Amino acid sequence: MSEILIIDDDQAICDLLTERLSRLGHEASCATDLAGGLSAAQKGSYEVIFLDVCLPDGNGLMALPSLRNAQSCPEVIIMTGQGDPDGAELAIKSGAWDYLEKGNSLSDIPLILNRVLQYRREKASTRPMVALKRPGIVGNSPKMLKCYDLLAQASASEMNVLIQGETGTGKELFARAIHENSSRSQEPFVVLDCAALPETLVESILFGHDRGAFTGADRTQAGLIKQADQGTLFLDEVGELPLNVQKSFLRVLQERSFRPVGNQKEVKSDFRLVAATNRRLQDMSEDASFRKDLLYRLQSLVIPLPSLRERKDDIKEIAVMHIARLCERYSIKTKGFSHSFVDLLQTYSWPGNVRELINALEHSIIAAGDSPTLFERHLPEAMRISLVRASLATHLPAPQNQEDLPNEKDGHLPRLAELINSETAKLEKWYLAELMNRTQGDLKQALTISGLGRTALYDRLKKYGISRQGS
Ligand SMILES: Nc1ncnc2c1ncn2[C@@H]1O[C@H](COP(=O)(O)OP(=O)(O)OP(=O)(O)O)[C@@H](O)[C@H]1O
Repeated sequence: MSEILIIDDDQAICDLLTERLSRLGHEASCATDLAGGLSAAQKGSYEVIFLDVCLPDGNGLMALPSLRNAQSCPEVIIMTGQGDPDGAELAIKSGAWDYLEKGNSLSDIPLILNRVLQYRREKASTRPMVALKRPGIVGNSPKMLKCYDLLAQASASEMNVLIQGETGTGKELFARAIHENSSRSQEPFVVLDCAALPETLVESILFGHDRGAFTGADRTQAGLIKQADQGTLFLDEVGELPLNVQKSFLRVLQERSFRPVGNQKEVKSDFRLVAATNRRLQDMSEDASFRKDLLYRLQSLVIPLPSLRERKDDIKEIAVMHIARLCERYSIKTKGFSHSFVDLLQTYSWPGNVRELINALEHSIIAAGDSPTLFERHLPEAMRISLVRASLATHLPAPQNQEDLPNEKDGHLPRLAELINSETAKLEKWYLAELMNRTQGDLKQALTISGLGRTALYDRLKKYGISRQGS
C-alpha cells in the first residue's frame, strides 16, 4: 500500500480517483488548492502526487519543484483538462513523472502507478554504496541531511539543478560538490558569475568570439559555454542574467549549440547546468524580470539551502573546522573556545550566514593574539553590540497588561507630569542596570548602545547608584 496525494479543485475528480486508488490498495488524501496541497506534501509521506494545473490559488506546474522537494521526495503526475503539448513538455522537463489528460487517460492510472512505484522500489534498493563526497561541507542537522539527499540525487543524474539560498549559505560549495560526485568530475567546472557580466561583453564571454569580430578581438577566444564542454557550467547569481541573454541562453539549453560572436557556424557544447540564486525567481518571473520558460528549465531539481540561523546546531561544528583552517593559514596553533563564545555564536542571527561566521572567527583569532582560547570579547564589536541591542529590545518592559500600568493615587489619576517622571525614572534605572550587565561594564560599548555621552552616562549611573557591574 502506498500513500498518494491528489491536488485538484474538482471534488468529483478527487472522489473518483480516491475510489480507484483505494480499489488498487492505496491510501489517497485530497487537497483542493495549492496551499493545502503543499502543506499536506510537507507533512505526509506520499510516494506519488496527482497534481492539477489550474488551481484556484495558482498554477500547479510552478509548485512542482516544492512538491518534489517534500521530505518523501514524491513523484508527481500532472493532470489537466486541456490537451496542451507545450505544457506537457514543460511538466516533464520540470521533473514530473507523467502528464495525463483528465477523462481520456484516467484508465491508464493503474499501469502508470505500477511503473512509478516499481521505479521507486528499485531506486531505494540501489542507493549508491559509495560515500558522497562533501568537500568542505559541514553540518548534520536534519535540514542539511535533506540537502545531502538532494545532492546525491543531483550527482547521480544529468538534471538541471537550481540551488537556492541566502548569501553565504554554501551555494557554490554545493555546486562544486555536485560536479565532484558526478560522472563529469574529471572534466572542467566552469563558473559564470552572472552579477559580474559587463553588458558589452556578455555575448562574447558566454559564446566566445572569432578574431576580428569586434574592435580589440585580436584572437579567436572560446566562451565559457564551450569551456564547460563535457563538464559542468555553474551559473552563479542566475537572477542577475540580463533579459536579452536569458533568451539566448534558453536556446543554448534547448539545443546545446550556439554561434560565437562573428561566426556563422554553430558550435556544440555538452555541458551539465547547475545554477544558483539568492533571489525569489518565482516572483521575478511573475513580474517578467525573469523568463518563466527559462525558470522551468533551470529548476528540474531544486536544492534549497537553509540559512545558518535555521540550523544553529551546526554552528559549533562549522566553527571547529574553520578555526582549524584559519589557524593553519596563519601558521599558529589551533585555538580552542569558551562555552560562552559558542553560546553567542548560536544566539546571533547571521544575516551573512557561513561567510559571516568565518569572518567573525578570523576576527576573533586575530583579536585573541597569543591567547589559546577564544572568548566572546574577541568577537567583532559590531556583532556584540547587535546581540546586546537585540536582547535589550526583547527585554524592554512595555506595559501590556493592566497590572503593568501605574497605580491610581487614592482612586484618582495622578498628574501626567508626575506619572511621566516616576515611570521614566523606573525605566531609566532598569535600562542602565541591564546595560551594565549586558556589556559587562564595558563603557565604550555602553556608550555606543545607549547613545549617551560619557558625562550623561556617568551622571545617571551615579544618580541611580548603579555600579559598572549593573548592581
Ligand atoms: N556547510 C558548510 N560547511 C562549512 N563551510 C561552509 C558551508 N557552507 C558554506 N561554507 C563556507 O562559507 C563560505 C561561503 O560559501 P559559498 O561561497 O559557497 O556561499 P554562496 O551561497 O555561494 O554565497 P554567495 O551567494 O554570496 O555567492 C565559503 O568559505 C564556504 O567554504
